[in-house]
Amino acid sequence: MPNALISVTDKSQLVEFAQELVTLGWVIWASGGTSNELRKNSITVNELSDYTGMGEMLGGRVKTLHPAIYAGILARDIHEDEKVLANNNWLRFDLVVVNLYPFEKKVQSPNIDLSEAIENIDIGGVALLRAAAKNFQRVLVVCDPADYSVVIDALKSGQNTETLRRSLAWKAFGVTSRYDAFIAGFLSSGEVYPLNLYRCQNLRYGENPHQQAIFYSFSPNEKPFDGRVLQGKELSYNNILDVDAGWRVVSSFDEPTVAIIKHLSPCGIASANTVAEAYRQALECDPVSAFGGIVASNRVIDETAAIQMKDLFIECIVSPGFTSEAMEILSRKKNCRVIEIPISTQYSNEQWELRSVYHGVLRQSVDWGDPHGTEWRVVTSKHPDQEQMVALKFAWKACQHVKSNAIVLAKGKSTVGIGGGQPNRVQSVRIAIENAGERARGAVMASDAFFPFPDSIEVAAKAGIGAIIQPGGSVRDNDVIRAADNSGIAMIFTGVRHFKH
Ligand SMILES: NC(=O)c1ncn([C@@H]2O[C@H](COP(=O)(O)O)[C@@H](O)[C@H]2O)c1NC=O
Repeated sequence: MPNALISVTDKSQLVEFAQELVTLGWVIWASGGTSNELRKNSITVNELSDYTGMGEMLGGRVKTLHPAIYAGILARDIHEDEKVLANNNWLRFDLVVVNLYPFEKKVQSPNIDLSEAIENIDIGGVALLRAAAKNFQRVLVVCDPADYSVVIDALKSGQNTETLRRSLAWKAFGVTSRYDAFIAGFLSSGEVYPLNLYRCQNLRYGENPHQQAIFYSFSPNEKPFDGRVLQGKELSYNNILDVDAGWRVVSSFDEPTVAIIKHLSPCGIASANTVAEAYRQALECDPVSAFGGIVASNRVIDETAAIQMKDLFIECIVSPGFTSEAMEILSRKKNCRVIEIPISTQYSNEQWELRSVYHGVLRQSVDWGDPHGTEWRVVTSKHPDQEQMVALKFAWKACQHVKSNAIVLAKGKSTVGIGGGQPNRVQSVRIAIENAGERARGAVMASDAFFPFPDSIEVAAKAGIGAIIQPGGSVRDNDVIRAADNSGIAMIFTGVRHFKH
């Protein structure tokens, strides 16, 4: 009968998995806590310490580190190895199931002391995983409860498990290498940064056809964005960048919001009671640039919204869901990729993002908006009225998603003019105003960083801008405030900058 060795800290799904193994005729051998859990649930299990004749010692630092175990895992299907097992009366293990002490999670809790952190460094489990993964030509190694069902299905089917054994082996090596890199990072206080990347999709090419490209994700077997392409060709390199940008915009708004993105720049953002209305307003901001863009929504796209989208050439539509009526309409847009991406509630300023530069990688926490406790200050003699306040709040958030120097003009909860990516701020103001046309009159204006000179305010005043929101902090703030006062413009300083390079 085949032997399975199980030693797990995360005991979720353990009992069901072990029960299936027993039903399939496997004999189970487990370390102390794992045995107890199985026995408590009436699963027949043998203690590894009874097998080795050595009890666990040093407070669990030595549990499974024994030649009788390692020989049983590492023995090959060759006569010499079988003889060693037979001469010593040692078992042969065909399945090794291990998950490790949760070092990463433990050291994230505040005030963890060094000795507690050290006790959470798994030694035996890592060795078991590496041994079993090394001998993947014979042994199945399972390091993640998410793989239990795949293993059971494979065993039930009686098919050759060669491909599965190999993929479980590289997954196990991925886990142990990340685990060790994380320990190195912790002990070195950040000198080492653990990073495991898993190929999620080969891309046809990069930004341009002569460039090669691959999309990697942070966990194995992940689909792009953890989502589903419901229709259309695979995502391209540029689509992935734009989808990411669109998704970040709509994820930062609570109300139903639509963003239209082109070449990483929003060309329209709007919030409304319905997706259809938000889309209509977002498109109205700059219908020329929207051609060939991507549309992101933070709510399910229904029939009414889909009908509105049917005439525009759109590369991708992204949303947490689509009604079947909407899919029916969008299916006629043959070249449009339709992607479902679950909405996440976990966005926080503590998340990290990485960006590659020549010879290195930059790491920073994500800018998900003003830090908690940010206080805005009206700095002009005129105060924004209620209507302007709504538009200023919206414009300020929208502006954070536009490349610096970023200027957003808004009316209500809709952008009417966007100017971004310019090396001087007054040029972004001019572009936003030109883009808005007559709609600039009575609109509000947001700027991602301070105005270094009063020129932008003078240009805005001429266009009829009624209120401005910006971080403040320039040496010429007084000149800027005076320019606003002279033109009867209300101005808010947020004290927070949102550069986006
Ligand atoms: N020291 C050892 O020999 C050893 N062997 C296995 N472990 C770990 O002990 C845990 C399971 O222990 P238990 O079955 O007692 O709950 C697993 O996370 C496993 O990775 C060990 N613990 C740490 O190194």
